[in-house]
Amino acid sequence: MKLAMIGFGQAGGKIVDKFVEYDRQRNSDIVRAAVAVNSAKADLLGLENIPKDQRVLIGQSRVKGHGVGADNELGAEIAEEDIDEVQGAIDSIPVHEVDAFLVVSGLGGGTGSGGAPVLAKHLKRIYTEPVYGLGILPGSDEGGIYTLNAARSFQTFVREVDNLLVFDNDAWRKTGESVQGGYDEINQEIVNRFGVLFGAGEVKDGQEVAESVVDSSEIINTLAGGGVSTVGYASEGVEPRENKSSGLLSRLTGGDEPDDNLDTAHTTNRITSLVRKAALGRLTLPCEIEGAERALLVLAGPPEHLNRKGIERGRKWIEEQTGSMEVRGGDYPIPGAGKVASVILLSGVTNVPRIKELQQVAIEAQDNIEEIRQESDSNLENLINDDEDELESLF
Ligand SMILES: Nc1nc2c(ncn2[C@@H]2O[C@H](COP(=O)(O)OP(=O)(O)OP(=O)(O)O)[C@@H](O)[C@H]2O)c(=O)[nH]1
Repeated sequence: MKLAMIGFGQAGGKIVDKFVEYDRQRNSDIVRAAVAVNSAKADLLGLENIPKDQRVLIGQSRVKGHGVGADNELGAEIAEEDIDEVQGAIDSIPVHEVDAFLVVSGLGGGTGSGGAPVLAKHLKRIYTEPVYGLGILPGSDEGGIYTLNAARSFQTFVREVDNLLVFDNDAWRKTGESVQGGYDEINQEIVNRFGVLFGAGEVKDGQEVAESVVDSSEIINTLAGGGVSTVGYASEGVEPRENKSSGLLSRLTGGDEPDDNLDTAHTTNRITSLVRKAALGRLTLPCEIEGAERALLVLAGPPEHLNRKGIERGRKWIEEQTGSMEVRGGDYPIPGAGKVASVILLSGVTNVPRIKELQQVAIEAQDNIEEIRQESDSNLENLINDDEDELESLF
């Protein structure tokens, strides 16, 4: 699937930056265009892979390049005021070559939390391509304002996008380690999971790969209908090998020549076990998989380690577990890969404890809204008055 990715705020920018690197390293073709939008100049300067002319600084007249200090109402205001500047960068994207937009943002801060839903709404008004969000929930130790921002931003973002993919920092924090210290690993996890999912069927022109059965329309159909999505992942190292069952035909028939029987059974069992591990292990947003409206199973790896029987069994098992009648499945052959990975996209999930918790926070926050506003105002003052912090110009 070819995406135009827009990272809003610091987390969004860093994650899109990593996606560009992932795409380059694997010679895949997921990121057709990458844009970073921020109100903090330093965050834009810190990016490594997004082209400089695709980094947009907004709100300069209001916050002087210092960020909005977790004030997401201000984040939303400056996004609206400067939407033309963002559109200027998007204008250079060959939109006819992209399957969808992906707006990536941390929901706990100010710039991305407030701005990402504004941008999603704008994109939906202008383009016919689907607009998806990738929202990052804050760790529960980050403080009241972050949780409240996330609660509010989540509600708006999910309404403005065609589907909101969610990653919960809180569930991924390592014991004894603050989320702050663990972002590199967390971001790599995000990019690996969504990279395999969006990469299914996408290879650069001229690269020789057998036809994949997963294509972008299957991802789009799984995400259609809206709501919240989560992604499961599991992988196992394998030895790539040259053998006669590596052709497309034997993959499609399950490679059932007599002397392949043992191998086939082993491959099938590995696939079904990876499907279970992906669904029952840690999801990007932990939730009950029962009740998910739609799902997509992608098995990625060297073609000789994939077979239709395993994928079909895995798909059926997901049908039973979710109770959904709309479970798609397919393979993503990567010749020479050192592992087989199972990725499950669960779309339209409803039984999500973290979201219920956030909704509760939003309700309770109405009672101490003044206190929270003060926390955010003083954050902002500190940032803007910080005159020592002279930054070199961006371009
Ligand atoms: N996974 C991940 N989460 C991050 C990262 N950086 C920040 N976050 C999360 O995203 C939330 C928002 O932080 P930022 O992206 O820094 O905020 P911002 O949108 O730039 O807004 P302001 O800094 O308030 O102007 C935080 O509360 C964290 O939970 C990152 O690199 N990876």
